[in-house]
Parts: sequence; structure tokens; C-alpha cells
Amino acid sequence: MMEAESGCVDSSWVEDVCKRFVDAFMARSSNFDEMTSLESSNADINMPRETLLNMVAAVLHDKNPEEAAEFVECILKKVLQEFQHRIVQHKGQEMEGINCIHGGDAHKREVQNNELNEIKTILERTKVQFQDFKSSWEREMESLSLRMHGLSQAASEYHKVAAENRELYNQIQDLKGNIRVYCRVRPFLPGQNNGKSTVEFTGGKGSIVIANPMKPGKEHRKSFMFNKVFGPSASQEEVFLDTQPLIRSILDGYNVCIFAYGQTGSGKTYTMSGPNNPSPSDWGVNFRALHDLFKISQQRKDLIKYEVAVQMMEIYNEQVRDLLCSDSVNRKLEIRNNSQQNGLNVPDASLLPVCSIQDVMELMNLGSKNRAVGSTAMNERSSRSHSVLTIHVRGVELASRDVLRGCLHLVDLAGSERVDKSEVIGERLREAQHINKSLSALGDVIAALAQKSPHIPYRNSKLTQLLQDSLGGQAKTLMFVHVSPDEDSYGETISTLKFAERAATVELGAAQSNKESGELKDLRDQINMLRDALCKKEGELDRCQKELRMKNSEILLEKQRVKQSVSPSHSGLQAPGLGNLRSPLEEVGNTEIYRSPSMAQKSMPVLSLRKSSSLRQDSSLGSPKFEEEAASTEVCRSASMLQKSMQIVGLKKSNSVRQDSSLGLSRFEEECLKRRAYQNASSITIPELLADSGDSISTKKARASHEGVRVSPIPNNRYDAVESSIDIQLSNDLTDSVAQTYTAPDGSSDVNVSARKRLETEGSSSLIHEEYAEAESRRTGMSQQISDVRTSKIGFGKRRQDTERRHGSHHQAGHIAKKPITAVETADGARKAGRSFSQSKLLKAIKRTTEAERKQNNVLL
Ligand SMILES: Nc1ncnc2c1ncn2[C@@H]1O[C@H](COP(=O)(O)OP(=O)(O)OP(=O)(O)O)[C@@H](O)[C@H]1O
Repeated sequence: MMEAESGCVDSSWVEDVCKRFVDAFMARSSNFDEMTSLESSNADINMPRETLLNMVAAVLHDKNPEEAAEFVECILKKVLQEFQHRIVQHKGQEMEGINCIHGGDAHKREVQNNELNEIKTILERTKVQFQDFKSSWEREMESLSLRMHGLSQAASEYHKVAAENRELYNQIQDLKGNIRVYCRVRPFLPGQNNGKSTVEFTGGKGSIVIANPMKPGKEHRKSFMFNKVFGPSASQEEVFLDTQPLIRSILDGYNVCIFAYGQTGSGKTYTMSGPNNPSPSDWGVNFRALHDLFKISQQRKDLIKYEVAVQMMEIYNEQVRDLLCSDSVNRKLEIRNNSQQNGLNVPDASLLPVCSIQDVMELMNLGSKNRAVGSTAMNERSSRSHSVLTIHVRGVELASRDVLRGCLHLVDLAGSERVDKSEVIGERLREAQHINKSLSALGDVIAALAQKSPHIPYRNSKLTQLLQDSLGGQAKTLMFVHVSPDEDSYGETISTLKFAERAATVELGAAQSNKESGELKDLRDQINMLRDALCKKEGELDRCQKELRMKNSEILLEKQRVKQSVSPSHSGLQAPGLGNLRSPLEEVGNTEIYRSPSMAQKSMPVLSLRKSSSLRQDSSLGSPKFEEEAASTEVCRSASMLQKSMQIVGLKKSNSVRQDSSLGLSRFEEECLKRRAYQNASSITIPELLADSGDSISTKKARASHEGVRVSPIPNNRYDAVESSIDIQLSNDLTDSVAQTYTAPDGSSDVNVSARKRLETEGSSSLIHEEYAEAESRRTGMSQQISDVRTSKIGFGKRRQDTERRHGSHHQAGHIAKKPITAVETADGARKAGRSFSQSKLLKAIKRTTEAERKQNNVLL
């Protein structure tokens, strides 16, 4: 081996040395080869050989040969150690299993133990590290949660503030009463050009930008602002979400109107009702609103009791039709303006109560079937009428009994359309013209309202008439304006949005709740009740007045008839029709009427009854009691007649026959005797004439006529007296009695003709029976007296002398007739003076007197 010139070792020498060392090294490491008996292992070992050669060569090439051996050995040792260590590490895992199976030797076990210990140490270290990490993580989490809590609080505050803001905004809207406008863009329909849309932008804050497809460029874009804009992807639920607060306010007594406006086919019906046969997720505003109504009313059921009823109608060709009625085509309805009390603008339309959403769906299906729809080029199922679904809610607060009335109009307008585009003809064309006319009337109303014009032309169409309360009243009004995204509809879209923009500026004034307090309701009910009662009474009064007029005219007629019959030219003794001179039924006293206590009291003056405490308008007053009083009245009447009779015969009005309870019985009997004397005197007048001259009546009449003596039993002024008398019946009775007495010269005169007639005409009232009985007894008494006179002629001459002395001999017959008239007037006057009889005593007295008279007559006979 030779040294290099530069002092460096020769390369061949290096190579040789390297080789030897590497071989030695490889020999020492042969035990590893055994361990790795695999083929592949050789390749692995060959590799270090090359590497070792290179390494050793690299180390040795600048070393002296003396130091080389030592140096290389040292390196190789180190390399070997490292190699062994690595081999152990590398193979350790594989050997582990084998050592376990075969028990392994102690060394291996030791290695394993070492490794295990090492692993344990690592594990312990890792544990400690993990603990540290955990505690630091916990600390971090804690601080994070604190921060999160703060953030969530801030978020909730934000939501609260946002909700408050919205509420305040709505309140401002309510106060101003603006018509709220929500805009909805329909998606492209299957088959439509999806590529080009006129709607360029829709913003969450209510802005929408429409681009002109024919003129690109910024200047041809138009933007509009509304309360809310829903893009084509907005779901039915999203659309309804902002409508919900309005539904709640219906239950608080507000009137709400939601109407859908837009060109034909833009999605109005879809928004309001949903597609045909909708699933709950497709439900339109109508169903959702009612669903909410029932839900909220159910939640409030412990506080307020709600009743919900539904009306559904349509305006087709300017006619309002009931959609819930089978005969809707023929039944035309009228619209009443100016908020009716019950909130019904169309009171004649069917109003059906509903309790659940199912009821509503059934009714709406029925209504939809009855609605006028047709196919146009623009829409396969186009609504040809404006449909109005009205929900009436009435709630009664259980505690205060306050009444809330709310009403919701859901209006799906027919679509505006260009007749050339919709290619309609015939009936469809007529419908389109009506639709466009009414929509333009709506536009006029909106324009007038926006300009605060003094005249709002509501009456120009049925549609504006129907919406009058919602557009000009105190309702909350929301308009859904619909646009189609397709390019063809650009013109209609712009005009629709302009219309909506104008509508948004309309201020309706603050909405007002229809709440009626319980007390007010009671008072109103009372007023209504009293008004009804008053109407009834007025009706009765009218009827009574009519009857009274009729009776008065009857009396007048009767009076004229009687006047004619008793005129001076009429010389007959009999006064024809005198017995018919009757007072009206009420005036003579009908016991049926008197059964009513109030009528009894009223009738007391007629019957000369003293207002008795026992006959007060008291419900305890039994009719028998009254009959008793009425019977006493008859006694009164008899007593009054007695007075009259006494006057007729010229007796001075006696104080002893005062209408006084102190009337003594014996005194009364005395008076009765006098009365009998009168009766004798009065009843014998004509018989006396007959007996005196022996002439017949006709002869007597002829003679009287020749002498210029009027033989009229009742002079004309008698009737004036009758008329002036309150108790016309009393006078009539007396007149009848007297008249009948004169007409029966043979003593068989029927003095009770009038009573019998009354019995026939007025029915079998106990009063008339009594009267009849009394008249009958009087007749018997008079007949008796006539026959008495015939036989005895007691006192005739004296009475005649008295008569002649008072009235002169020429007027004997006339005087006889005149006396009763004066007597009647006097008796009436006395009665009018208000003196009353003690009824029961008088009744007894008269009975006793009659008995006494009868006895006396018998004696006389
Ligand atoms: N938001 C929407 N999503 C899906 N489809 C819609 C939507 N809006 C409308 N449509 C569909 O568009 C079509 C026309 O809608 P719709 O009948 O509601 O229009 P319209 O405005 O009521 O028309 P018209 O005034 O002629 O009655 C229907 O087939 C409907 O299903």
C-alpha cells in the first residue's frame, strides 16, 4: 500500500482496508442474519455493506494509515452498535410474538421489560401531559362558555330589540293606518323560459329591482320598496309568517282585510288558497289564518269564548253571488255600506258557523266548486271573478262579559289581463271587461285615498263597495301584490308594482277594536227590548184608537138615527131603536176586560167605583174579588138609578141617599119607598091617560098632536145629555127602561130589552147576567105597580095636579117625557161629583128594599 503524494492514503489501500473491516463487521453481525432469515433481509443487510464501504471510504480517504485502523475500528464499532440497536428496535415487534409463544429467553424478556418500562414511563409522562392538557382545556372551555353566554345574551337582546323594533314599526303603521304591501314573485312554471327573468333583485328589507329585458343598462332598471318582498323560492309558510300578527288582532276585535292583487296567472290564488288539493305545507293564507284563529281561540278558551262563522261570495260580472248557497247563480246579494253593527256587509249571504279547520275546508271546497273559473291563454284555471271569504269572530270575555267582534276579509281578486294577450272572446271577453273595469275602479279609489281626495268613488263598482270598510274604515289592510318573472309580463309587472306603491302610501287612520263592554251590551239589550215593547204598545194603541173611532162613528150614526126617529114630526110614543142606543162594549163594562187588574182600575170611573185599596193594581187581586166589586158597581148603578128615579118624580135630591157608607138602612128603606112612589108615578103616566080617557094610544096621540102637545118620551136634548155623560151606559139603561115603559101601555112592557140585547151581543158575562136579572126584577116590579095603579089609582090626581102646576096643562105628555131627562142629568152630575156608595151595604139594602117592595105590592094587591 503506498502513501499518496499529498500525504493522503492511497485509494486502493483505503478500499482494501474498508473491505476487510466491513467483512469483519458483517461477520460479527451474522447473528442478525440468522434472526432475519428472510430473503428480503439480505438485501437490507447488503445495503449497509455498501453504505459502510462508502462511509468508511469517506472517513479514511484523508487519514493516515496509522490512525486509520484505530479510527475505522472505532467507527465501525459505533456503527455496529447503532445497527444492532436499530435492528433490535426494528425486529423487536416481530420477535415479541415469537418470544411469547416460545417462552423467549431472559434477554429478550429483559428487553421486553425495558421496553415495557419505557412504555410505562412514556405512559406516565403522557398521563401527566394529558392532565395538564385537560386542565388547560377546561380552563379554556370555561372562559369560552363565559364568552358564549355573553354572546347568547347579546343575541337574545338583539332578537328582543329586533322584535320590539318590528312591533314599533307595526304600531307606527297601525297608527298611520297604511295599507301594508307584501310583494311575491312567482317562480317560473314548468315549460317557461327559466333563463331570463325581469326580477333582477329581491332584498330582505323590502326592495325589488325589475330590469327591462329589451333595454339592458342601469337606467332601465326600476326599483320599488314594499313592507316585504318574497322571492320565487319563498315557501307558503314564510309568506304567512308576517301575516300572523294580523290574525291575532282579529281575535282582539279588529277588522282585517287581506287581498291578493296581480296580473292573471301571477299566483294570487296560490298565495291565498294554495294549489289544488293542498297538503298542509302548501296551505295558503286562508287555511293558515283559520288554523291560527282556532288555535289561539282554543288557547284563550278559559278567558274568552269565541264563535266563528264564515261567509263566502264572489263578484262575477258586477253581481254579488253567495258561494255557500246551492242556488248561488240566481241569488243576487246586496252590499250594505258603512259598517253594519254586526259587521255584515252582505247580510243576506249565508253565514255558516264553523268549529274546526275541517269545517272550513269543507265550506271552502264547496265555495271553490261554485266559483266561476275558466281557461285563458295566460292561465289554465283562471279565476273569472273576485272571491271574498269573510270570517266573523265574536268573543265574549268570561269575566267582564265584554264582547269583541272581529272580521277577516280574504279577497282573491280576479287577475287584470290584456285581452289581446289572454286571447279571450265571447263570454270570457265580457268577464275580462268586467274584471278590468272593477280593478280600474279599485285603482281610482286607491288614487283618491292616496291623494286624500274629499270624494272617494267607492260606488263605481261592486268590488270597491265591498272593500269600502277595509279601504276607508278602521280596518287593518294588507295587500299581496304578485308578479310573474317572465319577460313577456314586464309591462304588467311594472304597472302592478306602481299600483302597489301607490296603495302603500294610503293612510287609513288608526285601526280600532270593536269591543263592547258587558254593561253597555246589557243597556243596549234593554233599549232594544223597550223599543220592541214600545212598538207593540204603539200597535195596540193604534188598534184601540181605530176601534174607538169606529165605535164613535157608530154612536154618531146611532145618534143621528135616533134623532131622526124621535124628531117632533114623529108623534109615536114608541122611540124606535132606542133600545139599541148602546155604548161600546168597553164602556159598558166587560167583565172579561175587568179581569185584568189594570183595566179594572181604569174602568172604575166608568162604573163609578170608588178607588178601593183592595182593588189596587196588585197582582194579588183575584178576579172573584173584582167580580164582587163589579157586582157592587151594579148596586151603585142601581143606587144611582134610584137617585135618578127620585129626581124624575120630582123628589129633591136626598142627602140620605148619599154615596156614603154611613147610609142608614132604615133611612134607605124610606128612600126606597119614595122611589117606589116615583116608580108608581112615572109608570102610571100613560096608563093613567089611558084609564082616564079610555082612548086608545093612537087616539090619544092624535089628540095631543091636535092640541100641539109633543108626546115624545125622550126629547132631543136627552141625547146631548147622553153624549156628555161619562157613564153613557147608565143613561142608556135608564132611557131604555123609561122608553120601554112608555111603549108598553098594557103593562106587559119589556123593560129589559137592552139588557137582553147586551146579553145576546156581549156574551154571558156575569155582570150582564146580574144586570139582566135586575132589569127583570124591575120590570116585574113596574108591571106590578101598573096593575096596582089600575086598581087603586093611588095618588094619581095629586101627581097630575103637581105636573100641571109645574109645566102647564098643555104639555102634560111632554112633561112626563121630559122629567126623566132632567133627572138623568142631575143624577150624572151627582155621580160626577165623586160621592161613592158603600157598595156591599147598598147591595144588601137594595135587596132588602126589593123584598119589602114585593111584600108591599102583595099587600096592595
Ligand atoms: N309561488 C308559487 N310556487 C309554485 N307555483 C306557483 C306559485 N305561484 C303560482 N304558482 C302556479 O302558477 C299558476 C298560476 O297561479 P294562480 O292560478 O294562483 O294565478 P292567479 O294569479 O290566481 O291567476 P288568475 O288571476 O288567472 O286566477 C298555478 O299553476 C300555480 O300553481
